[in-house]
Amino acid sequence: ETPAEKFQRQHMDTEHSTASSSNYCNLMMKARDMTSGRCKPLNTFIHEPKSVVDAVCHQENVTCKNGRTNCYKSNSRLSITNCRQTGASKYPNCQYETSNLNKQIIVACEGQYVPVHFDAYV
Ligand SMILES: Nc1ncnc2c1ncn2[C@@H]1O[C@H](C(=O)NS(=O)(=O)C[C@H]2[C@@H](O)[C@H](n3ccc(=O)[nH]c3=O)O[C@@H]2CO)[C@@H](O)[C@H]1O
Repeated sequence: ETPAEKFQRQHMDTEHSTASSSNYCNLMMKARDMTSGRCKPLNTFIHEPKSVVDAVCHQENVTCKNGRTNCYKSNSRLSITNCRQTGASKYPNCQYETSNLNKQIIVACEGQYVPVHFDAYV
């Protein structure tokens, strides 16, 4: 898969406007293949149309956490769900806390100016 496809698999959920239940992350982290080999500790899903998320690549240019300069912060707050692995979670039974938030997001963009990495929310 390309970096853009990987971003969509890991971070885009246009099917729901928010996390449907407290079990959302337990189901979605597995469904989107982030619990094989290890439990991915932290992952954010964005509940916005692809066009809205792609547009972020043309918004405020900011420095990424790793110092690269190809990150962009959304002008507006977006509907996101943060999945954080719980303390009790042990591979292969990955368990997550589900949090619905409305936050500006910061993504890294490349190529045809599409998101390839989720940097943070603010
Ligand atoms: N500037 C760039 N430009 C282009 N590419 C860049 C750039 N930077 C990295 N990549 C690439 O991205 C890939 C990748 O997986 N990076 S990752 O840091 O591990 C992703 C984080 C994120 O998935 C998740 N997280 C984190 C916080 C949060 O709120 N929400 C949330 O979901 O946790 C992960 C670990 O933090 C890797 O191939 C790297 O080379």
